[in-house]
Amino acid sequence: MKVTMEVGNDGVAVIKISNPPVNALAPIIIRGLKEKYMEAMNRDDVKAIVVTGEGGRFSGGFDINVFGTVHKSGDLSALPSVSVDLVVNTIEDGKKPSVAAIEGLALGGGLELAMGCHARISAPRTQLGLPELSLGIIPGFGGTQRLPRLVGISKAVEMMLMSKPIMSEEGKKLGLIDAVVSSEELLKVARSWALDIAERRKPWISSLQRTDKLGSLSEAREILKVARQQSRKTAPNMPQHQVCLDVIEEGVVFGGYSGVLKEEKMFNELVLSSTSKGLVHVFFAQRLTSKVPNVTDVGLKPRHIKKVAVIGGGLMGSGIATALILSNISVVLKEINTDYLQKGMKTIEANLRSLVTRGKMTEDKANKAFSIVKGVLDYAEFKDVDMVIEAVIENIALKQSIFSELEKVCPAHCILATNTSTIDLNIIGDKTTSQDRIIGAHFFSPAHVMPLLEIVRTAKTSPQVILDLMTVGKAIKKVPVVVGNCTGFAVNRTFFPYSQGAQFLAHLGVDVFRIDRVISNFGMPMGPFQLQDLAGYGVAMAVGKEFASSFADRTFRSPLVELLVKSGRNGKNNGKGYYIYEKGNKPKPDPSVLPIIEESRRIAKLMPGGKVLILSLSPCFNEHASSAV
Ligand SMILES: C[C@H](O)CC(=O)SCCNC(=O)CCNC(=O)[C@H](O)C(C)(C)COP(=O)(O)OP(=O)(O)OC[C@H]1O[C@@H](n2cnc3c(N)ncnc32)[C@H](O)[C@@H]1OP(=O)(O)O
Repeated sequence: MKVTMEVGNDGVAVIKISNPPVNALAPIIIRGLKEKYMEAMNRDDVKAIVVTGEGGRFSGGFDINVFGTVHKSGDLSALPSVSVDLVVNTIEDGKKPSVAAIEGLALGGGLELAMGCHARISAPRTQLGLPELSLGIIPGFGGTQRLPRLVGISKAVEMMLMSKPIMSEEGKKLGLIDAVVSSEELLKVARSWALDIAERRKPWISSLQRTDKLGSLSEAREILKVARQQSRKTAPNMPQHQVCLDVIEEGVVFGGYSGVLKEEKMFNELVLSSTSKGLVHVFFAQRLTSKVPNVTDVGLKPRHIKKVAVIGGGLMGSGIATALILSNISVVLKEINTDYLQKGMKTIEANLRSLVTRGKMTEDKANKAFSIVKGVLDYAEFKDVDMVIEAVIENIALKQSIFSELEKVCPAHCILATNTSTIDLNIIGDKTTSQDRIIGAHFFSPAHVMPLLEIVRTAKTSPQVILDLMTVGKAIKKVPVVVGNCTGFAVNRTFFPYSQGAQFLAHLGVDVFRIDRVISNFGMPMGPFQLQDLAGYGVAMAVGKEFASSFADRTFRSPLVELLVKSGRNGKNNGKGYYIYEKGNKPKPDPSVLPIIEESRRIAKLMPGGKVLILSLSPCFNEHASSAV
């Protein structure tokens, strides 16, 4: 971890950040930058400065570990003073010009440091972005002020609110980058650019002083108003979104420097928020998932998975097949009859078509993807598959017989995976002798969209098989999380008690729609009853049965779902559940479901003395805020 400086015969000081792997701006790096800058400013042989990063990466931003320290101690003094002291006073207002030579990535504080320079030269395909909102904070080194001044308010708002980076080629078009040059030429061009500024052959521009891209005050306010409305809908529980827009507005109205000061104040408040604590935890937790002891640290190399068979062309099977072919992995989709097979193939086609319609993929790519999936009715194609993913209904006997057939028809190296959401893998593989290659590949619906892939290992699953599935998971752009084997694994083992809690409350007399409202106001995308409508009652019944048999003393056997099914309801599937589903309309609570719930309460006999339980909520639950439903 160090910052170095080399002064060339041309009078350019090259200051280099070195903190592998992403050159994060740790406090020691920030101190190093300040020291080297002061030295460069004071040396007579230095005319101009180039700041760059070691190892082909400019910087991944401020060191996120420091937020962890602040979260633990609640003490903001661990945050170095950067925004005004280093970026404004030392770099931007310094008496010698600075040019950022950017390669690989400049994210968060990294891009903010570069925007404090007087020009930015980039290598091709370099990621540029301010992803701070995804950590529950806002940019804190002046990014909320300089980005709108360089690319315009509209684009800056989009980049910050979506936390989505752009490439340097787009950055050049937008004005964020002054030139894109090859990696080999990067330092040479940056040096001569810096000298050109020092000798006034090129303009000496301080981004914070610019106003030419801000538009009129009324235009700016209109853009911010629309963004506020959208954020209220898309990120209702993320305070950093509204704060970011307020801080941008401060700078537009009162000038960039006022904006920088407000940004610093609000940044310090947000760092301590529970949202930031949660999201910083998510950042590190996600990275930890790719480190599995005795799997990823024992020198194993992932094997190449070229061809995968998916058994079952229902919603899950066709979604999984879609996810695989989108990443160029050939798929054999097996069904039991022509009707089901056609349905499965049609669903895959529709999944692809919807990506094309939404502009996420070209027609050409969709056609190419569809050409590598083959529908089959027997096992002939299984002789050279590298992996099978079984995605049939949750029926133990059926799964057991499929796995014992697979053992006979697949090659010996083939991974035997199941998409079961709940059933113990040892039971599924009980009728085989292939326990070392049996593994859970639990996708979440819609499987080609949802990022989580729960990988379930038993005591006998081989590390190679786990590594291979993790690698496939990453290749198909999922977040693979390896968990242990038990009924429900990690996700449903956590989720089931949550939905049981909701059922329990409903049977104590609490209104189901009130429960959904409170939960969605708390921050979930929807409440547990609406979610049950969405998932379908078949899943709820199958999962309920598994839990009841594995954890009999901890399971509340709610009669409600069976009563709903008997009354002809099947949730969103047939448009009738707890809610009414009509095309083009938001789901509406269905009052005619209430007598069914009453009957269920009578059967369950949970209400003390047969009386409805009155619950009042702690003030942190705002049950009256407008909800998604
Ligand atoms: C004041 C400022 O406005 C505030 C800020 O700057 S906050 C920081 C803003 N920056 C970010 O959010 C970027 C976060 N990082 C990333 O998105 C990705 O790590 C990346 C795109 C830089 C690289 O991705 P990738 O190559 O897949 O590697 P990835 O595994 O994620 O990261 C490599 C290592 O660098 C670490 N790392 C990445 N960015 C880091 C950061 N900003 N601080 C500390 N560590 C960081 C990761 O934790 C990981 O460590 P590990 O090997 O010990 O697990």
